[in-house]
Amino acid sequence: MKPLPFETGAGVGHSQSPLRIAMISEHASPLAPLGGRDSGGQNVYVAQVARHLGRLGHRVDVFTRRDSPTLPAVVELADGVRVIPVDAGPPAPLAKESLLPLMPAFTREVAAHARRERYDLAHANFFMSGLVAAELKRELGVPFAVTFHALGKVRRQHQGQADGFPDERFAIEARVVGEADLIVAECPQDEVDLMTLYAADPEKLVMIPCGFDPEEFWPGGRAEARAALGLADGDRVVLQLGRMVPRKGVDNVIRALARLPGELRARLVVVGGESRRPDPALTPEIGRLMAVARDEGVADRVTFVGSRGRGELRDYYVAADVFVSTPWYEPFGITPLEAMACGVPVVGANVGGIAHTVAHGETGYLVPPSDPDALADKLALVLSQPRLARRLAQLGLQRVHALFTWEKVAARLADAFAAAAGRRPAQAPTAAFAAVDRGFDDLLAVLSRAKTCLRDDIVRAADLVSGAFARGAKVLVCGNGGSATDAQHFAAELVGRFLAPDRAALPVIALNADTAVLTAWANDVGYADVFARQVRAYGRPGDVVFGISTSGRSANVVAALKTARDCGLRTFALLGGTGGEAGDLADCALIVPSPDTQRIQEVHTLALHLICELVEARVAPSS
Ligand SMILES: O=C(CO)[C@@H](O)[C@H](O)[C@H](O)[C@H](O)COP(=O)(O)O
Ligand SMILES: [Zn+2]
Repeated sequence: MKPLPFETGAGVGHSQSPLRIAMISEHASPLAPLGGRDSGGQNVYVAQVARHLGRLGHRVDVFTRRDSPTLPAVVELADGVRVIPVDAGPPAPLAKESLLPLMPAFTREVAAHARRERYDLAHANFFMSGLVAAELKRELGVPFAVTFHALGKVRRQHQGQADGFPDERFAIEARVVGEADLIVAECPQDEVDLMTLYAADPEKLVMIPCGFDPEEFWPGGRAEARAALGLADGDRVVLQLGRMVPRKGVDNVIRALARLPGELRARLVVVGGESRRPDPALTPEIGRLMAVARDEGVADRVTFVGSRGRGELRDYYVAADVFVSTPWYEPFGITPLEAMACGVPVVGANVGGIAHTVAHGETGYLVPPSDPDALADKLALVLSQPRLARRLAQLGLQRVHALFTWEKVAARLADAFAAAAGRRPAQAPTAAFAAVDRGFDDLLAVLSRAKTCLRDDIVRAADLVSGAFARGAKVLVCGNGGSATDAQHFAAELVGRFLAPDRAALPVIALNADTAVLTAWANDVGYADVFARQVRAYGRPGDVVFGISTSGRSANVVAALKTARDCGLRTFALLGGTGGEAGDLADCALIVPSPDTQRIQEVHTLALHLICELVEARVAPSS
């Protein structure tokens, strides 16, 4: 059967033929729960890159050490993506520092698969997997790419004697750097370290960052999240989330908390550890941090949460006023991206990947690691200025969507892998096709997020509007540019006909449609009050003022909502991004989870149509 056009959307498409990829990640399994000593960003990276390569039409087998006897021989992770647990050592959790002697057994099993599957390329994650891939290349000629995630020489500089890896690691890394066909650096610092400490060939280096998943992390729902987590609405909440090991510098965050001025008392929420309930016996770092909190006199304001599943993390992010991460060093650091994706400003250490992902003074602040005074200064700045915090959050959201989605990361990796595997893109897509595809893909992603988070709000908005009509009241709607046409569109649907052929005319007035009033007031007085003036003229108690703005920051829309409030009218706003000032003013705010004006407008049209449909059904129930 001929596929319908929309069935061909995802896939390798015109740019590449599918690759068969052996992804090797000896200790970091995409199936592991996160937050434990050895499970963090690398697990997320492997899972997301594998899934997104699968979505692009490539076939991926992820090889990871079997750490439980109950795992089946093969686990289907997604379409075209399998996890294959490898028998090497006891089928139980082991510290990653003890895995090197198990690599010959690991290599034998991967090689047996590789003989059958004829992979085009291996993608090694971490130095021990690099060793496995280098052996595969020697034995079977499979080219390989490597993402180190962390470098032994950098770790040794920072951790000294606490570094439990053998010195052998340095020689293995050097061999892997020399024999790899492609070396993926995760941030500019990683690239420099690879060149200066390991003499990596710049021709083989490519800088591709880590990412976040917009279907997993988006802003909004702070009040609900706080209620679910038992955090008070008015509390100042600082969030720390990640693996619980000394190098993450959580003690520094506790010390900074103690240095905040009295009027900015805040609660520090610490998510992470080996168990769901924080247990110093299982996570010694928690015990150490509890003692630091006691010594600093802030034990009552530090909440240790324990580890949480991926699906639970968004609540913690959106509930926070500020996210903080001040490790001693950080090969990449995915959590700051996730925080920004949830519309939360970040204060991070000026090291490694964080120095690249957080734009200082724009999406948050960078501070030296292990400097609680510097951290307290910036936390105080963000906590004391809500407007500044909102602006940082908005720019952070834009930045992560522009640069750091897993979809974009995987597409760049796939191109680099194809080249390393000796494949050139079959036919480079023209810029025009690429732009069209991107538009559709972006909108589909926003729609899928919006479906979950706007459902309730759309029904609430329809209640508000139909309630007004039932009382004999009307709706005054306004917006600028594209949102002005949306306002008129909405009025036309309800004044005129929508789905029901025969129903009463419904009173909706688009305030941006009266050119004479607009131009006179803008010309004589100012543009900021063109809608507020009309709200005063037409608004009667019981009416609804409905503002449409993709940013939530248009002064005239904000003024209309304020005036409505002052006059005792109800308010409703259709917004995007972080919701801006309009989001705080409206009785009911519908915020499209995207920072992109055009995608927000496209979802606004759908929301308006759905509201019309629900309102009309109430006005003229079908018989
Ligand atoms: O349609 C578009 C952009 O797609 C523009 O006309 C856009 O609506 C205008 O720039 C508006 O002035 C933006 O205002 P707002 O959505 O931030 O309230
Ligand atoms: Zn537009």
